[in-house]
Amino acid sequence: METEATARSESIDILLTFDEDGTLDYSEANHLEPRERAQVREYVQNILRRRSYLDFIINEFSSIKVEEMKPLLKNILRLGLYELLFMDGTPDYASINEAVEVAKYNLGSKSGDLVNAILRNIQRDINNLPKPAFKDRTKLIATTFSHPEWMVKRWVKRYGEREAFKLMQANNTRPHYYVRVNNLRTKTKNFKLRMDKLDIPYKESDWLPGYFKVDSVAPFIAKDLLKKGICLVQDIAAGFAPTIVEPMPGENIFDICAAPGTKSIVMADMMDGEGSLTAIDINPDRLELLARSAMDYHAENIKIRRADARDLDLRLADGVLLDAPCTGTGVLSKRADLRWKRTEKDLQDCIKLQEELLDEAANHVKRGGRLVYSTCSIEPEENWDQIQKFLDKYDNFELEPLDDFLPESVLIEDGLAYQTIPHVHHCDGHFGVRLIRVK
Ligand SMILES: C[S@@+](CC[C@H](N)C(=O)[O-])C[C@H]1O[C@@H](n2cnc3c(N)ncnc32)[C@H](O)[C@@H]1O
Repeated sequence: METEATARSESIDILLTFDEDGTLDYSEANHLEPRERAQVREYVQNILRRRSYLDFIINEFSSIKVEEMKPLLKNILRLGLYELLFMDGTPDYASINEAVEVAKYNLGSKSGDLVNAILRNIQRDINNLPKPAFKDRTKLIATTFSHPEWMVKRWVKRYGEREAFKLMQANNTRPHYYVRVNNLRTKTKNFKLRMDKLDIPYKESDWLPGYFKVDSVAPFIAKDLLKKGICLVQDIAAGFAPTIVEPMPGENIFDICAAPGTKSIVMADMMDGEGSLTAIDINPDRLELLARSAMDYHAENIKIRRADARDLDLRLADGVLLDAPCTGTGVLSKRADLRWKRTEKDLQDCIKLQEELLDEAANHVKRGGRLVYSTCSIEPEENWDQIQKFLDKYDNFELEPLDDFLPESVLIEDGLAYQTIPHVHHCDGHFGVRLIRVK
C-alpha cells in the first residue's frame, strides 16, 4: 500500500507537469525503487491513453467541469477514476480514500469532499456508466477512444471507421517490446542462454536476426543488461531502417538525425565496429545520451557531432540514414503523451523540416551510395508523399526494392517502401525507403 501511495503521488506530479508545460519527465520518480518507478510509468501512460474518456465520466458526475478544475484536482480525479475503472487488485474503497487524502492534503478539505462525492457516485453507478453520445461523430469517437479530433478525422477518412477503431484500440493497449542483442558485447547464442538462466521469457523474431519479443523490459533493467550494453530496447520495426542502410565494416556512414542513438548502435554493430559512423543531431541533451550509449555498447567507431542537418559540413558517405523528426503517430501506444502534444500544425512543420533535411542528405551520398529515409509516423504526407516529392526534384536517385531485406507483409508500393501499422503488424508504426544515388 505504501508503494502504491508513493507511485500515485509521483504519477499525479508528472501528469501535472505534463498538463502545465507538455513535458513528460519521469526523472521526478528516479528516487523510487524500480518496482515503484515501473508503476509510475504504468499509471501515467494508462491515464494518458484514456484521458478524454476519464474526463468525460468525471464531467458526467461533477458540477464543476473538468476544464474549469485546478490542474491538480483534475489529475487526482483522473488517477482515482482510472483505478476504479481499469485496475484490478486495488479495492475501490482504497482508491477513493487515497484520492480523497491526497486532495485534502494538497488542496484542503473542500476539495477532499468534492473528490469523495464524485468518485463515490461513479462507484455506485459503475455497472451502468453513461456512454459518450455526442451528435458530432468525430467528437464521440475521439472521446470514446481518447484521441485528439484531428487524428480521428484523418484516420477515419483514410481507413474507414472500423479500421480506425482498431488502430486506436491498439494505441490504447500496452505495447509489445523487443530487445536486440548487441554483438559488439556478446553473441546471440550466449544472450539466449543468459535470458534462459534469468528466467526471462522471449520469442525470437523471424523478421530480423537478433531481435526478441519480450513481455517487459523491467528484468533487463533490473539485471543491468542495458547498462552493460548486452542488448538494447528497440522495436522490431525500428530495426528496419538500419537493416536497409546495410552498413558494412570499413564503410563511411552518416546518421544525420541520430540521437538518442539506438539505430546508430545497431549500425555500429552491423559494421563490426570497423569504419566510420558519424552520428549527428541538433539536440545536445539527446547527444549526451548517444555518447553514453556508444560507451556502454562498445560502439567505438561512432563519432558524435552536434549540427543542424539542414546545413552539413561533411563530404560524401557510402550510406546516409535520415531517421527524420516526425509526428510519431506510429508510436502512440509507447508514447501516449504524443497524442495530446501533437497538433495539425506540427504535422505541417514536420513535413517542411523533413523536406529540408532530405535536400541536404541528398548532397552527402556518393554515387552508388544509399540514402535511407525513415519515420515513426503513419501519415502519408510524412512518408510516401514526401518521397514522391523528393523523386520529382532529384533524377539522380532511384528507389530500390526491399524484398531482399524485409518480410513481404510490411512492404507497400510494390515493395519499394515499408510501412507498419500497429493494429495490423502488432508493432510500432514505421515507414522507410532505400534510395540509391545513380548518377
Ligand atoms: C526520430 S528522432 C531520431 C531517433 C534516432 N535515430 C534513434 O534511433 O535513436 C529525430 C531526431 O532528429 C533531431 N533533429 C531535429 N531537427 C534536426 C536538425 N535540424 N538537425 C539535426 N537533427 C535534428 C532531433 O533532435 C531527434 O533527436
